[in-house]
Amino acid sequence: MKVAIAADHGGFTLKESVKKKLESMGLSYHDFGTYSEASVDYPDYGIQVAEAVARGEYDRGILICGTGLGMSIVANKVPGIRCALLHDTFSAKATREHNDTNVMAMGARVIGAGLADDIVELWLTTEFSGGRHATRIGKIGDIEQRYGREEGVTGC
Ligand SMILES: O=C(CO)[C@H](O)[C@H](O)[C@H](O)COP(=O)(O)O
Repeated sequence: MKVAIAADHGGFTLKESVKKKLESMGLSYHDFGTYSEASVDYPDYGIQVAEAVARGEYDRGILICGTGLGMSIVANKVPGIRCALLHDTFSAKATREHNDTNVMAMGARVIGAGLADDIVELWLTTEFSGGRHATRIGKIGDIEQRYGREEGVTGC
């Protein structure tokens, strides 16, 4: 599994910690930045990961900012992306089983590194359940089409 990861300045330190978790799981990743705690704008980083996942260059994306809110809003603007804002393990498992989310966001000002590691591991290892949930995801795709998916990212 190939993972794309990015953060703004608020998520930089937690991103570095999550990268160690990915390494411990034997997963390869690409870090789209930011690479320090200097102030940046989260849309500039969230969009890179969301578009790379939508193009199929990465299987999953992980986004971190202060709250996770801004990053999740950005990612969910990209056609083909289903991004979950996650701060608990129950939701991390459920959103893979029910929503087949391909991007997750977390807030470094909300949770600590230990919980973030548990969330990341569960989210990356839980399979989509399919069945009735696939029908519902199809309906999300229908909504995207209605709002001009054809103008979205090439290849998704
Ligand atoms: O997008 C956010 C909130 O929805 C993130 O938490 C950002 O990290 C935050 O807005 C950055 O705030 P700062 O005051 O510029 O550090």
